Amino acid sequence: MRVLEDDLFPSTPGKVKIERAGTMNRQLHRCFASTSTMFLWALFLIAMTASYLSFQSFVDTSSKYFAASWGGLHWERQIRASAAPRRPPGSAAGAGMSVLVTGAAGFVGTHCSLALRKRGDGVVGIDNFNAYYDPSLKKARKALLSSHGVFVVEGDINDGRLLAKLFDAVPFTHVLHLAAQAGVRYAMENPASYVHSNIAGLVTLLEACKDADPQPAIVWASSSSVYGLNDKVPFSERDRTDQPASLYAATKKAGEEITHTYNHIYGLSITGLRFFTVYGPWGRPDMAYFSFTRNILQGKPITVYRGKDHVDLARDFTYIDDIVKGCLGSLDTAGKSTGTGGKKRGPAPYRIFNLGNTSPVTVPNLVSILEKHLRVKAKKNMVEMPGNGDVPFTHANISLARQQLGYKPTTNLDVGLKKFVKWYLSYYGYTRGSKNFRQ
Ligand SMILES: O=C(O)[C@H]1O[C@H](OP(=O)(O)OP(=O)(O)OC[C@H]2O[C@@H](n3ccc(=O)[nH]c3=O)[C@H](O)[C@@H]2O)[C@H](O)[C@@H](O)[C@H]1O
Repeated sequence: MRVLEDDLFPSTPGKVKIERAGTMNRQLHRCFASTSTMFLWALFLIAMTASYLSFQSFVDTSSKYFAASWGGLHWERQIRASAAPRRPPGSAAGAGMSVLVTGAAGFVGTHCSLALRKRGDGVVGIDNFNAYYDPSLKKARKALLSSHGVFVVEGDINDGRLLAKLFDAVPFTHVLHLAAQAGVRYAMENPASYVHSNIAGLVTLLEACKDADPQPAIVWASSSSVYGLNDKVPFSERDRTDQPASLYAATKKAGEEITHTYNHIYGLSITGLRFFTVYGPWGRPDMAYFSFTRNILQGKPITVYRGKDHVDLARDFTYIDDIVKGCLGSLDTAGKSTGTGGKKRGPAPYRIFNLGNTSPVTVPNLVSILEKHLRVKAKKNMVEMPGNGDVPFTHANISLARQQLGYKPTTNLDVGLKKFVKWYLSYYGYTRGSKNFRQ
């Protein structure tokens, strides 16, 4: 720029008038020449950037394609083999189902997949193995499933292409949708994960189900948390559910509304199950009974929340085997979806059931039972319940599930926690008297 200015306004005043016109012409010519050079350079740079970007997107797409853990003939063979029912011909229970279980490497997903497989149904699992809690526990559950012939695809329910591929490979009769972002209090830390899994993921799954031919019947996990601030006990399916206390609860409530629209528009058969604080072997480490056990064994303090005026919090803790019976009962009684290729052919069932235990236990009582089975005294910090989405108590009315599913919980908290503690000690390699934990 300095060179150009110096040339246009030369520093020798006497020459200015005489040489001005010629100099101007020359300078303008040079100026245009350099502008067009700059223009060409700019074009060249734009072309380079464009080709770099398209190369990048090619690399991204192809690396995604090549890195995908699904697809291919071998993969499809595994899917079909896992999905094939193996009930003996002429079995009273019929030909058997082909069930796609989402969240199969999760706590409830693993137990349900095993129970389905054991009675001869075909099961394919899908799980994204996210790191909300220790993924090695999820991998261990996957290994357990694999040893029973259940194949689990590593993938996300937000991946519509993967879901379409699964429905192309297998005419699933049922979907047991358990994949979700769980946990009531974590919603304040990571709200987006609840929207991603419980809203966006649910819609992607429903889209795949509605497009599938045949359309499967869907049984999915809602939550007792939808009762929110409702204080009429026991909670009945007819009670109001429009006062959620946490974002988790709000996304589960939204799921009930979203599934209703898919039932209404596309004729998908829907059953929503409101689980009440499910616990047991292979459970979720983020839940109180599990983290209390870990801390008690490690000699660390536990924080026990208390309600207003020092009232103890209570939960209708429900043992996993009872929940599994409720899930299988729901699959067995689910009416068929009526649509094909995204078109409704007639009304389909829309059901919601409470799956609880009907006998709430206070959190301090839960701790006493754990102390008894662990034979270790807990170091308790009693603190007032923070305003983080918790509700003071839950209590299920299960008449509807009893009537329509034959649901009848049989395991009380004492027996259930005894089984959990036995599993915990063996899974984490703890021998009484020793301080060697794997955790
Ligand atoms: O039924 C459900 O729909 C939900 O059940 C479960 O939620 P919750 O009933 O809240 O279970 P959980 O966290 O074990 O806390 C149990 C009790 O311990 C208290 N609690 C908890 C932690 C702590 O450090 N201290 C404490 O006192 C706490 O205040 C509470 O009173 C599932 O996690 C959830 O995903 C969903 O499925």
